[in-house]
Amino acid sequence: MTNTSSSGEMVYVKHTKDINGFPKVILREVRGCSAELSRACCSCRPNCTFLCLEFSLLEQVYLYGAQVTSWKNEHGEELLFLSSKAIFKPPKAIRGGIPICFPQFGNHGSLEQHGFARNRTWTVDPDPPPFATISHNKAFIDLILKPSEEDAKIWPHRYEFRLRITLGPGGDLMLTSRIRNTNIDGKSFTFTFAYHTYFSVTDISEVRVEGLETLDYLDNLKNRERVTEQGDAITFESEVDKTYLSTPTKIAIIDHERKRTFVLRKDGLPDAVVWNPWDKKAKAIPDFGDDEYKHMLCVEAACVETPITLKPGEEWKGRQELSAVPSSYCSGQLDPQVVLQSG
Ligand SMILES: O=P(O)(O)OC[C@H]1O[C@@H](O)[C@H](O)[C@@H](O)[C@@H]1O
Repeated sequence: MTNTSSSGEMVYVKHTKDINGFPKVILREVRGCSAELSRACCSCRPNCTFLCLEFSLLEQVYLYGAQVTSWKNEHGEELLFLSSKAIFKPPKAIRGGIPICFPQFGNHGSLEQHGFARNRTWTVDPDPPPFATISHNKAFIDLILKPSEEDAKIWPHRYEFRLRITLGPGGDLMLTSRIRNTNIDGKSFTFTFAYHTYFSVTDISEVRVEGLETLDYLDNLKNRERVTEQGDAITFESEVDKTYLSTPTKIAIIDHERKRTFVLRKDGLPDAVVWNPWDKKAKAIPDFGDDEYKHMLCVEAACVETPITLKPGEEWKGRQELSAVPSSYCSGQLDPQVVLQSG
């Protein structure tokens, strides 16, 4: 892929294909940061109604799961975990990157685990309503998901889910979701939600999360028992699956070995799920390598404990912003508390 068009202009948004022929969109910024989204390949699955429904609309773009699968910094270093066993086509969601959990997080309801948005075909939104965003961002894409007739059978509501994915000039990755109830039968609907971010870490046993200490959480490994976090450091030495409640708007994930700190900023998403399957569960997940748990940590900006209810015409907004800063935590130059407390 080239960074410039034939006229020498910077190309910020490029539609292309990966080595397996799966179409994807690359957002590129001037400093060389990039974010990739995968979309299901339309041409290789002729019998797939899911894809063929709109196959004749040749100029449409079909995005699988609206899923960011790669986020790189200016040195070309990958910041998100993507499993070597990830499957890029329906009905599986892609294992890694940032799956979108909607309209149900986890198995808290009657729908499939984590809802269906992560394994549906999204389209590029040609005419999104205005976003209150910083105008100098050029590397962004707007996607939209609306219910199909099949979806309406399992979740009988009409909605418009608009997602803007932006790569900021400094390399920050921003996702803004706007979900509107478009029911015409006067009915409200209720949903839970998460940005299921898989961070790439060098060695999970050298990772620390800051911002969640002393908070209450639901322990998903113990039937969602409510527990208060003890101690002053959240570190990892076994399987973890916790939904922290009423969390601050900033959380830091410190990769000591890499000397990198991820800062997750969020808005409209009070909860934060922390998940690592560890060795035993890793072996039981088909699209996940046996040892890959060592190199990932999910910290998920979410709204789980108190579901969101929208009346017809109402819209909800949930935003996540990720940045990766060189962490000089070990040398004391940059205390993550300073990162957390700064604007
Ligand atoms: O395998 P899935 O459906 O992608 O889910 C992975 C994990 O996602 C986490 O968000 C959940 O808290 C875990 O309970 C779950 O195991």
